[in-house]
Amino acid sequence: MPTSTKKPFKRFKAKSKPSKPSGSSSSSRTDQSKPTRKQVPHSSLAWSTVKLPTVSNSAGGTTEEDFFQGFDENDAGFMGLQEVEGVEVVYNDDQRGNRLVKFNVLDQDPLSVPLTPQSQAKGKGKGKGKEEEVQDGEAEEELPFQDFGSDEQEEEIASQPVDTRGRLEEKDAAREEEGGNEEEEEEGEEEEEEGKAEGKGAESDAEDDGEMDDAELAEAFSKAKSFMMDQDSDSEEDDSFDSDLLPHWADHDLHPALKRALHLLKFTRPTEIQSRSLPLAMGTAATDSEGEGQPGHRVHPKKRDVIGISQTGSGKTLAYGLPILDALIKSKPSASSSKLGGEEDEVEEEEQTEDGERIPRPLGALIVTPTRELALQVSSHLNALIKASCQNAEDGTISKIALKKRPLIATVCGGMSEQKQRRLIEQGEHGVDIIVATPGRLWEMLRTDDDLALRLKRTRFLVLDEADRMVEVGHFAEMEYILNLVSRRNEITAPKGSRSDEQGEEGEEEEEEDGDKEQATLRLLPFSKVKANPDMQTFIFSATLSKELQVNLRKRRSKKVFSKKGAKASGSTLDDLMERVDFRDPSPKVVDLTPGQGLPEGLTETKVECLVKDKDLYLYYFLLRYPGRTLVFLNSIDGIRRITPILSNLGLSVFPLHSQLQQKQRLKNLDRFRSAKLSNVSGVTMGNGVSGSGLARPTSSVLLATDVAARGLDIPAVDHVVHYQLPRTADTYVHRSGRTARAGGKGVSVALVEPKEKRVWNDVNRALGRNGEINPLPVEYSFLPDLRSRIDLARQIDNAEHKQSKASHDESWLRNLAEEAELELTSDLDPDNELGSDVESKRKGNKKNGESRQAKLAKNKVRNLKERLEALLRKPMTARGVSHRYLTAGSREFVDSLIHQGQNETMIGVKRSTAQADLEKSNESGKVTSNKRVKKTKLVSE
Ligand SMILES: Nc1ncnc2c1ncn2[C@@H]1O[C@H](COP(=O)(O)OP(=O)(O)OP(=O)(O)O)[C@@H](O)[C@H]1O
Repeated sequence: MPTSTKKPFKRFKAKSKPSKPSGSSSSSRTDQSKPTRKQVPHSSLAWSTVKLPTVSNSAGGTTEEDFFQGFDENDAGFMGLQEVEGVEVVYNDDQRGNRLVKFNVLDQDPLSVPLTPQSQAKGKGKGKGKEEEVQDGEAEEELPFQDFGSDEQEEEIASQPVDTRGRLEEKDAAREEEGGNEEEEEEGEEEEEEGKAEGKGAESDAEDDGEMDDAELAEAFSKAKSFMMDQDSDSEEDDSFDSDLLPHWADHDLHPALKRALHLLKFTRPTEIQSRSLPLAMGTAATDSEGEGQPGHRVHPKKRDVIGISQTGSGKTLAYGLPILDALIKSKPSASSSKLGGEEDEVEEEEQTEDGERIPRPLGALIVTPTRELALQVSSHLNALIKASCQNAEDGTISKIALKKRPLIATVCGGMSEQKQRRLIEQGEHGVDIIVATPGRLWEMLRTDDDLALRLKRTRFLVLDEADRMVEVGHFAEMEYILNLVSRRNEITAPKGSRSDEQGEEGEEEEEEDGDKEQATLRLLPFSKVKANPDMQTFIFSATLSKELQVNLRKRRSKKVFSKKGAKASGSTLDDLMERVDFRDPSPKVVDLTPGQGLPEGLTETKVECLVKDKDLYLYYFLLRYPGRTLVFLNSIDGIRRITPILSNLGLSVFPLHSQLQQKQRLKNLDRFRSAKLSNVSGVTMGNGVSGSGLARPTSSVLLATDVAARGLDIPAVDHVVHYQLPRTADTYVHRSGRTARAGGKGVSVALVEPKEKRVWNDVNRALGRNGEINPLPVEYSFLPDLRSRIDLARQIDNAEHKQSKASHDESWLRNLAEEAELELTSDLDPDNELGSDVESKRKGNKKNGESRQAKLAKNKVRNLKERLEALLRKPMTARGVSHRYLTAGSREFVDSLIHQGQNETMIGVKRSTAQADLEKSNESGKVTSNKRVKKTKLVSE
């Protein structure tokens, strides 16, 4: 847990050591043999993104290599690693056992150090060096940190030797790759990369040691000039776009660069939620003057707060994202552009309190999402737009200069290195412009970062994406704190609850709370002097906000005093949370496009009523019958753990996703599911749903997930959603089902309903305002006995494997004990004794390589079971009435469809079709009323 912050505006522990100015351009080496190094802050180093391959060779492969091969470079920010060269990384532990990380660079020749331009300027301009010791997410003694100088850009660039400036360009290029953003990695990975940097340091130092001679200086000047000229012409080009190319967006006064991006991304027309929200959010709604003159104290009375409710997959991210990006791009170039852009007059003056205390620049936008994956996805979505806004339509190149003028986005969420996230939010001269965060990690960082808290307090935009889910996942306390921070009522208190997922024992919690109180008192000082932004716009979006809540929001009940007493800790409702939002708009605009339910139009729903013990069977049937990308929702992690190995033994590509997986693994699995290249081509199959030797690609990809994946995740081309267990609320049913049929596409949702879920099912239907029951899935029952045998074997294999690994674990434990006691095993645990096969091994006392009889038996059992299952999987399954020995004896239609590859790949006797098409047909025919009475509707031989 981080220690308390003792002074405002400062974050890093620092030690004083005499050192040279870090930016001097003419330092020379005094002792060639013994180069000395000095510490620098991590944020002053020029971290660059590690490039990932673009071409996918993985075909849904499962090795680490496959995963990275299959990585889409556009998503590099998703898990992008960072590296820096020429830096020595030193780890130490302090007295309290905290880990300290120091970044040391060569003292003699600062120009060999890959520092950021700002930090070079800082050292050069001020003539003072600073050494900092970065503690893993902790603060001890603190010093002001962001005091970079404002030297002339030309001078700054020219002052660097040619190769150093080259590195600057490399860094630009790296940023270009990332679309202006960098994402998070696991701490372990970061350390690994840092370790790499240490290894490379010596090499790099040796290369870069030379002084700058006159010729190099001249070249650097000339390059700097041409660099700036490029930049100028580039910015002019920035403002041009032929609006005729995008007629459907003509009503929306978006920055030309954004229109260019929309055009490039082929978003030819706004979705309905976008076309309805944009004029309100941007203040261009011609007839809307509702907010004007009211006591909202807004600078822009027409720019409304918006509560947007529309179906899943209807483009809500851009409904709030476009007004934000538009305002930030139009208001000024990104802070990070100021120096290299050569537009000194555009650099914002730093604000100060009356007492001369520095006030950090306000944040552009804070976007809060309930889950980590959603936060990463929103960042990625907005970054894609930003990147496209800098793309040349003709040659596809990205303009570095334009990119520097775009808002910078950072993601702040749990499960990833907090230290790196801190570094990311400090990007640019004044920090990033947009933060996309989950409440838990954001709250954690705010506790120790006053700069961040003050930036956030004056944010220009606040977005709550999937606000209703925040309450469900127990983020109330953190959300309450964040909302209080941006509220104009200055009653800042420390957050009451600690993070729901990191709660310790009761005693520990109390101790923490005391620490919080102390911290809150210290922090009141700067807060009281800085006013929250009276002009902040609030956007709240979801597919499911109750009607009552909307009414309440519209009416804006009399404002409650926001105090500790008033706040309920857990179990508080969304209504409670919303009351804590200090809307600047006296009457926020509600755009509700979900009169009935919030389910997408292209969604076809169906159900299978079955016994709980048959759910695996029907799931397997569905996966084989309808290959494609299927997202299966379960209510418990145990359920996922049970089913994953069974489906995997059956040869399906299956990936789990739940909160107990490491974040890195969650992202990996999501990415594998997302990027699996599926085959629709018929060929030689193993009869198991996965391609055989004749096919390069699997036909199905399955993600088994808890509701961590229910909201917001935009996974392209999900064909089916299966509710293996019904969710507890109708809202979650809507969100889960909405992972398919996105952006106007089609998809199928299947609910497996067991008898005891019947009541929940009826409740869901009622809540969704359905009159009648939805139609059941047509099932070809003659396949079920074969499928059942396969599943039984797959289960047995899983059990046998468990026993096998337990036996070998027990055995190695016993063996280790025996070895420690210097005893010789002569029982059946001694493999040599029992099998008499490896006398040599026994002579050498090398028992580690041997296996006990039990272990061998267990292994044999697994092998036998696997062979049996493989034989079953190879055997084609045929529908009733079809003989696979005498295939040609069937009807002509069947033979024709076989020849023309119109058959299902694994089920002989049924045509290859989609669930959507089959359901539409059965719905039309109206004959099918219950899956118990469904006959072989797809049997071609009949
Ligand atoms: N104007 C547009 N034209 C075409 N596609 C669009 C447009 N706007 C957004 N999209 C695409 O639609 C998909 C769904 O968008 P988004 O994730 O914002 O939906 P959502 O309404 O937030 O869904 P959910 O409620 O599930 O979070 C995305 O892939 C996005 O790129």
